Amino acid sequence: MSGTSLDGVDAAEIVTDGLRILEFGASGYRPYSDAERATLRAVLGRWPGAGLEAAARVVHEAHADLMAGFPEAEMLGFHGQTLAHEPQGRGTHQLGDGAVLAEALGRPVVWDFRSADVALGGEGAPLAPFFHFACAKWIGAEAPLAFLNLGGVGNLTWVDPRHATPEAEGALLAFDTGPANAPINDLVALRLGLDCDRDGALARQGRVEDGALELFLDEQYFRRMPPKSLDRDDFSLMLDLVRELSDADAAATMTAMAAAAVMQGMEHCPVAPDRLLVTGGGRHNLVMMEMLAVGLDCPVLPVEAVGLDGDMLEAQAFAYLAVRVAHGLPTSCPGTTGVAARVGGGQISRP
Ligand SMILES: Nc1ncnc2c1ncn2[C@@H]1O[C@H](COP(=O)(O)OP(=O)(O)OP(=O)(O)O)[C@@H](O)[C@H]1O
Ligand SMILES: CC(=O)N[C@H]1[C@@H]2OC[C@@H](O2)[C@@H](O)[C@@H]1O[C@H](C)C(=O)O
Repeated sequence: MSGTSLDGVDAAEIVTDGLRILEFGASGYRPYSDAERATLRAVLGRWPGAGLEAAARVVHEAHADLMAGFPEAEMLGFHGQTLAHEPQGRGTHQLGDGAVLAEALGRPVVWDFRSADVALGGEGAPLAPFFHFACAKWIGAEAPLAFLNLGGVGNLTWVDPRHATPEAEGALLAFDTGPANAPINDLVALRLGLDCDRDGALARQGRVEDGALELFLDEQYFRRMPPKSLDRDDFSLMLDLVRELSDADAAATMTAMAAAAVMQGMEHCPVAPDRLLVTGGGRHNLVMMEMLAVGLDCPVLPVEAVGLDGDMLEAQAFAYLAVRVAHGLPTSCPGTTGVAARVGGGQISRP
């Protein structure tokens, strides 16, 4: 899995029959070098278009490097690097060719997870919800709960684990909440040359500018009913909204924006969840976590509280989805992507 933050590639092993999680295995991480990241950043949004070969090579090499350390994995799920995501426009495109990786590693690779869903009228994202359903079963949840991924973009999955399958009507509702870490990363990179606002230390020193926050929440996206999804840079207006603010106030305000988007999203839950389990890098941002805890009525906990690994959950999700694809099981449904009927996305390339 190579997410929207462009930090690197995560890999995680899972033992599954495509239904239940039987066992979690080893995991690993391969950061992109600065040069690799610059190559990828330069092609973000460039689809369709020529000149993607060098960037594709970066993706293939980084994944092949990392996966060579997992010789026992029988099959690989390969998400690729999202270059553009416009389900109602030019479609969704993840850079990287599973056939190249299958050849390099001598193992079957499941990839291109999103395009079938988009072709059938769905959002093509988020796709982790079917895995969140399996996680809810794995932790023995008996009442509705919610998972929140705070990556570059945020996404929320409401799960009713009393259903037998994720595709059952009423088992899942999922959507992207709004921007999460990506605009904060962009802000601190632009102004301070930093990767991220580590632990929310900068936001902690600042004051939230309510006017900017209100303008942000006025965005049309927040009036759309879910399922709905976003591209990394759909909210580039955020940098404009905080342009006049000090570094600390801008960070605090952007952090509040990400948290407010989640709180808005939580109002769509069909039944109040008994807890919000948070995964993704943003759970390390203590200010964002505190804002959520103060603003929501249910406990807000990192997924570690239930024995899951918040740094690897998305990589595990695409490993799990790969096995579902291999077994001909669906990977999305009306409640997760808004597609008219359940869809089994993904294609399999064999060496
Ligand atoms: N200690 C920390 N303090 C604050 N933020 C952090 C910390 N650690 C990670 N992050 C944030 O989390 C981001 C990485 O999160 P993650 O790996 O979940 O995103 P991603 O998978 O790339 O994105 P997406 O889920 O949108 O595809 C970093 O870019 C950074 O903004
Ligand atoms: C198009 C795309 O790559 N979307 C990502 C992105 O990052 C978070 C959010 O936006 C989510 O919708 C999705 O990733 C996760 C892994 C998903 O599909 O569940």
